[in-house]
Amino acid sequence: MDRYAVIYNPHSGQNNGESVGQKIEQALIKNHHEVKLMPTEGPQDATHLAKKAARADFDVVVAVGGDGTINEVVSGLAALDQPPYLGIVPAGTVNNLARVLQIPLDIDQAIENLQQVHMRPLDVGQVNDDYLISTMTLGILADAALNVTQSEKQKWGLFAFLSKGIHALAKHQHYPLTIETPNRHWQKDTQFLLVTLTNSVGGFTNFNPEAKPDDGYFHVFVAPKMSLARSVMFLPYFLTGNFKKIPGMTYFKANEITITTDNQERVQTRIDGDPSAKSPLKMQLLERKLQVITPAPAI
Ligand SMILES: Nc1ncnc2c1ncn2[C@@H]1O[C@H](COP(=O)(O)OP(=O)(O)OP(=O)(O)O)[C@@H](O)[C@H]1O
Repeated sequence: MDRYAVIYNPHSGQNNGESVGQKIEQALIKNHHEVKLMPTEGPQDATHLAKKAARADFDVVVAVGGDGTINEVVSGLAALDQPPYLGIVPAGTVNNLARVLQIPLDIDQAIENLQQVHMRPLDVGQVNDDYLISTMTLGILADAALNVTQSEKQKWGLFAFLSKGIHALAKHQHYPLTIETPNRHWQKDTQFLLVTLTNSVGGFTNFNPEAKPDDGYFHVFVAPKMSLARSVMFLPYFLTGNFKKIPGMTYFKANEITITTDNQERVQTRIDGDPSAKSPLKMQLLERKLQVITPAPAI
């Protein structure tokens, strides 16, 4: 028998976290597992609940929600010496990380997946005092995402981000940055910077096929300054995963990065969908990876 702590966000996705939590509880009890349901009461609560579950020696901590909820659960586990296994039941809007890890988006199948034995290592990044599991954006992509309300996201999904993104591009804002890795140094005036740990951003999969969720690198794109017309012209590259082909785009990978906003200009950043740390951003990959329950690869 395994002991599962199930942390669910009642307000992620279509507000069905509670019914999904109950479904998980029934299925696990039926198979003679011990289950504790832990609903969140607000933002950041999932981090405290995950720490509490680890202290109580649960074998598996399940995050029920989207990348925001998974991020908060991981934030409670990442610093532990012997963290419990991470389970994911996708109940968010976009479910970017679940897609990357090929966790079924169907709830019943995702619950089945929780009860099998295949584990996969998952990189966790640290940005100042925050943790990162999926994507960090800075500049107009972060501004655009900040202007998407939860109800617009529920109604329009990815298209809500696209339309706000085009609005943000039209403002033609740009940000002077200094970017440093142990080996290199860049001075860039950019419209946006994007850091990803996986091959998918906002549900656009195959975005960067080279990036794997356990390869030990941040994959960094620094966009050139572009007119709105050029940005719209290159939108298909973004959507089809050919981001690197956009003329003037800088791409590199590193496991340690410092990003400083020149002139102390206020720049929005978002980490896994939530507003976050301010300049300078000191980023590093944690040495210890988490183990996440995923379907076994097809032979
Ligand atoms: N009880 C709660 N009430 C209100 N907000 C909450 C609560 N619990 C968590 N949150 C916040 O809700 C935010 C969104 O959650 P989450 O990312 O899981 O769903 P989503 O945005 O619908 O999905 P996705 O990230 O897949 O698009 C989280 O960042 C979290 O801080």
